[in-house]
Amino acid sequence: MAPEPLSAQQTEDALAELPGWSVAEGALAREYSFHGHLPAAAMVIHVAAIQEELGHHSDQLLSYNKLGITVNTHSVGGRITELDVALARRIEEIAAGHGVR
Ligand SMILES: C[C@H](O)[C@H](O)[C@H]1CNC2=NC(N)=NC(=O)C2=N1
Repeated sequence: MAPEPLSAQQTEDALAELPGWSVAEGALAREYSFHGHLPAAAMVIHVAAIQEELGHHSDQLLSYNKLGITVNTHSVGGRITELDVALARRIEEIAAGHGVR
């Protein structure tokens, strides 16, 4: 069954629990900074593994020491759903372990 898009209030409540995340162009978004390229690249792979586990996938934009992550739910026309929030929470859980600055 397709997930329901979150209301504006539900999105705001979710963001309150996700410091550093915002809504950008209709997606949940966050940029992480690292101490170099390899830690940033390692984070990409770790996020990819979580995404395969959840069956839900963000767009990850890797640059030298930064990783931009945006996620919305394609199956409901690119709206934000609980699936996006769940992925963002999981990403937050691993970020410190990757030496995010
Ligand atoms: C079949 C598979 O579970 C779906 O195509 C999943 C894959 N990953 C996905 N990721 C995102 N962000 N939105 C989706 O609707 C989506 N659908």
